[in-house]
Amino acid sequence: MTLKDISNISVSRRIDDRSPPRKAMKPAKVIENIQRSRELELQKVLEWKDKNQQELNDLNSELWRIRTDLPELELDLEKLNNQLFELEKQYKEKENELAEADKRLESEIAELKQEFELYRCNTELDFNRKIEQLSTDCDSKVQSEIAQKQAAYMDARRKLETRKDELLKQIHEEKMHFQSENERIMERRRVRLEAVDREFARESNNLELDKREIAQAVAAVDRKWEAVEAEIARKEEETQELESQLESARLKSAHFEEKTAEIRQEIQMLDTEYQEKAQLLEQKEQDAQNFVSSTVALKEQLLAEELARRKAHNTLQDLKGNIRVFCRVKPEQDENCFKHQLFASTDSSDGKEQIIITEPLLSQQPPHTFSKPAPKNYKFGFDKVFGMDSTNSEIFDEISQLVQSALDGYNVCIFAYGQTGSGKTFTMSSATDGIIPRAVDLIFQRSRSAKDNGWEFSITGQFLEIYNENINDLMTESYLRNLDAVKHEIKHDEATRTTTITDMTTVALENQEQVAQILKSANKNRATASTNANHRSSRSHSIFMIQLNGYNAKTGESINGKLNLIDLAGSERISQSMVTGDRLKETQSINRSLSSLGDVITSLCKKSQHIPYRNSRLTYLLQYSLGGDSKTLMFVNISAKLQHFNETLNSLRFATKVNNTQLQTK
Ligand SMILES: Nc1ncnc2c1ncn2[C@@H]1O[C@H](COP(=O)(O)OP(=O)(O)OP(=O)(O)O)[C@@H](O)[C@H]1O
Repeated sequence: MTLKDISNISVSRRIDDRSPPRKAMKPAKVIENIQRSRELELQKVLEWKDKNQQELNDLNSELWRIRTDLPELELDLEKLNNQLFELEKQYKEKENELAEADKRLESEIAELKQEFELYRCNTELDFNRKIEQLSTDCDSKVQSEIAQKQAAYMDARRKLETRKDELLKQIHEEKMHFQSENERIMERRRVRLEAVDREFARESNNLELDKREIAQAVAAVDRKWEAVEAEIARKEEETQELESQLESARLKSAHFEEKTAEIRQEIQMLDTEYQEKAQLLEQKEQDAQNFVSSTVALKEQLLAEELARRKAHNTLQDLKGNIRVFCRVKPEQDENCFKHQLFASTDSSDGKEQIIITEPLLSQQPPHTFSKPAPKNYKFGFDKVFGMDSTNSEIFDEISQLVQSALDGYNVCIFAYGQTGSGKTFTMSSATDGIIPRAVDLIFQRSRSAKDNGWEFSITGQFLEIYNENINDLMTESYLRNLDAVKHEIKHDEATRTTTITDMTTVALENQEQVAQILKSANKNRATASTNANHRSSRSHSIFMIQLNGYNAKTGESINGKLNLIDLAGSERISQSMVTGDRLKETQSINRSLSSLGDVITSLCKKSQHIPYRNSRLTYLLQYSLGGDSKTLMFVNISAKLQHFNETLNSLRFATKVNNTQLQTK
């Protein structure tokens, strides 16, 4: 995570600060994220540093190992040098020995040659001397013998001759002997020479072998030396390499140290920055905590205020009256209308708005009267009077407070009363802006925003009609089949003051489209069920019942409110003599239920002991929504058409009775 990311988080945090605290990222989470990213970054840097340190350690240990091995290698080298020196010494000694042996051999050969020469000379000299001696002896003897003993000479000569022969023979023998001796000597010499040669050859051979061995040893030593030299060169190279590695490692180490220093500096800076950020975050956290606690306090205050608001709202509703009546005049296209005037409440002491309708002269004029009668005005006061130009939106603005009361846990009834065609359904069920769709929409909105205060609402709806005192389910698909046939029972639970209707379809209301669809299909069903003489929607009461069950998990509070939106049957009085059969029964049923509604409301206003809820299905059904702390609003829808004057007057009278206020002026 970069500082930019952190600042982005801070920015998003600042932006989030404006959002509701429940949706904003918690500051502790932000701090935790930043711390985690910081720790990851720091972890990465430390890992990188450790890795570099590991490499440096490896290189140092390699260098240390080389440095440790170097003396051993130097010792090896010295040993090899000593060996070489020893071998060289031996070689020189052997060479000297060989030279001496050569010399000795040469001197021996020379001596032998000399001896032989001497021996030969001596032998020759001896021989020559002997020969000479013998010759001399012979000559003298011969001479003397010749001279003296001529006779004997002959003899002697013979003798000499013999002697000579003998001598010659002897010489010959001697010579032979000498020759054999010479030969023997020569043989001996040869043998000796051969022996010497052999010895020489052997010695030479030995020497040669020695020399070869020495040469081989020298070669081996040379090789070893070369190997040693190569090893030394390799080691030197290695040393150089290692030195260069050491140098680069040193450089690397220096670089790493520089880098480490830089990183340390950076870490320090980051640390400082982190400290600053942490402080800032602490501050922010503190702020956030303050914010959270102030939010909690605000929420508590809000809840208290919500309670106060509910009370105040209810008090206001109570002050306005738990039973209120609004009057609405339907706009008419044609101008055939009786006069009616609306007055705001400024001049009225009871705070009511007024409507004055003026009776058309035609209907006032009694027979046989010749003077022009004064127009007869009927003045009625209601909580609100809406003229022809009023819109559904304006109407809803006034009643939205009652929807809030239902959300606050009160039972609320909103009735639309009036003659057929006076605008009850228009006011109550118009597709987009009628009270029912608008109320449902407002309930959805308020229930959604109430979630902020811990409220969860379940919103369910039932839609039914009461026709001839029979209840029909307007939400069921088998409406037409079950029409007026299935008996739906109304059951009250006194303990919980709740009402249930048997076999009634209950739908979870989810959106406005769904409600529009419900209204549409109910209208379609009722239109199909109508006959020419019997417009079912006009002749029956329709009740849209919205059940609001809220639970606040924070406070444990629960709320059960009910909003009943009732479109009453047309209130026109048809002379009973004019109708018979079903129409009569229908009319009687409507009149009974409408008058019992009036009676119930009047009794409630009078705070009577007995409230006649049981007099009609309608009032019995709405028992817990009429009276007590429940709120009731009745719209009296009127038409200003001339022909509707009497019905309008009746409606206004009925409504006034309900409102417990009747003003009549001339
Ligand atoms: N305030 C109004 N503005 C415009 N049109 C209206 C208004 N009130 C009623 N209407 C029209 O008058 C006609 C009759 O109205 P509506 O059906 O609401 O009367 P109703 O009282 O419900 O009659 P019923 O008792 O027969 O149901 C309708 O066409 C309706 O659109």
